[in-house]
Amino acid sequence: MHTTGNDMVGTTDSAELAELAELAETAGVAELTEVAVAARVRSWLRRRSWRADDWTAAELVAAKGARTVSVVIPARDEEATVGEIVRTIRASLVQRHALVDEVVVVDSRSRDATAAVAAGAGATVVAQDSVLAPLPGLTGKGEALWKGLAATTGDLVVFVDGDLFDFTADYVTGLLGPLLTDADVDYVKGFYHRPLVAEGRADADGGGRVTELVARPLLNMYWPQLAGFVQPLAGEYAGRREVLEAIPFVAHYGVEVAHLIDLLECRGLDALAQVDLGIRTHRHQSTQALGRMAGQIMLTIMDRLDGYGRLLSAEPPSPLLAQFRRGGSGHGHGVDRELLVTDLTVRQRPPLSTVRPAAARTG
Ligand SMILES: O=c1ccn([C@@H]2O[C@H](COP(=O)(O)OP(=O)(O)O)[C@@H](O)[C@H]2O)c(=O)[nH]1
Ligand SMILES: O=C(O)[C@@H](COP(=O)(O)O)O[C@H]1O[C@H](CO)[C@@H](O)[C@H](O)[C@H]1O
Repeated sequence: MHTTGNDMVGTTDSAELAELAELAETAGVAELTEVAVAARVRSWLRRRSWRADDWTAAELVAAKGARTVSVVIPARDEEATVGEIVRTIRASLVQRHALVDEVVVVDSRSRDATAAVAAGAGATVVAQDSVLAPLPGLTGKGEALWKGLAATTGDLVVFVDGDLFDFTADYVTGLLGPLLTDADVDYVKGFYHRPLVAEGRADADGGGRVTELVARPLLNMYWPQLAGFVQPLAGEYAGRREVLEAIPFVAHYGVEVAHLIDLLECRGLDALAQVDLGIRTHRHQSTQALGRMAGQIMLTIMDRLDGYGRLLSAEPPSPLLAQFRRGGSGHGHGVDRELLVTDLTVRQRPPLSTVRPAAARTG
């Protein structure tokens, strides 16, 4: 039975109920709701958090049975890292353990040798714009993920970014563990320590800048039931195909935050889980690029607030983001900076199941 995201009773354990009962004696409604959410989150953490080493690949092969598994890697200009990721998955989870049935790299309009490197490592490579080609192509990571979902057939789908350093096969076994052993779990997010490595210097927990400055505060404000996710924007996650094909995919960087909100609303908190994958290092983008990512995530969150009837706003937010860059010449606006204006308009793909009936699913 799936509780709705806003069903405060839902699935609760005895500790949570005891805490609520004690508080109900003394607190006002506001405090009760606040503590109920906190108790709900703590209860969820106890029941829906695992570690990657809770399962071995051999155990998961046994649990897998007749089910099939696809790994989708979105990759735009990832020639430096995508090959090692593919080789690691194939060696450990295709050849040594028959856990993964297909590894698909979605070449997301790369300008480098990403496609050749991925194919050379043994991946199936699909060009983002070649999948469901009659549809006009969209730009962004979420588009690559949606096209990867369309181009694969696995009952379970694992998404792994293509820009990871020090990737291990445990990322995949950890994400699959809850899905292969608990029928109530539909979607699993990875979490990890996220160092920020720049100019040879590493800040042990400096990564996940948009997570810490934008996504976490806003999710806590508007969907506090999701507060237990350690890494809500993690790029490594997995889900059941029938669930993934029933939700929209925001075409750009809003895809991860929209998944969490939409799944909370339609499947309930207990259908979601997270797994400790240890540490994650990846190629970092510039602060200005993350500013655009942050804008896309904020617009996505506002779109969901509006869509779920929680934002009464006569004037929708502007999608235009103005940023300032050192350099350029002849600015003509009196400030010694080059003015950059980016249109962050939220575009999204509908649930795949509404575009193509499951029966027509192609490999
Ligand atoms: O239009 C895009 C943008 C990103 N990506 C891929 O999505 C993953 C995460 O994107 P990125 O590294 O840009 O995000 P970050 O990790 O810096 O937040 C990487 O494998 C990118 O190559 C993609 O396939 N298409
Ligand atoms: O978590 C974050 O703040 C951003 C940026 O991370 P860094 O500050 O470069 O470590 O990275 C994530 O966000 C993107 C948007 O959701 C995801 O698509 C990426 O996979 C993820 O790395």
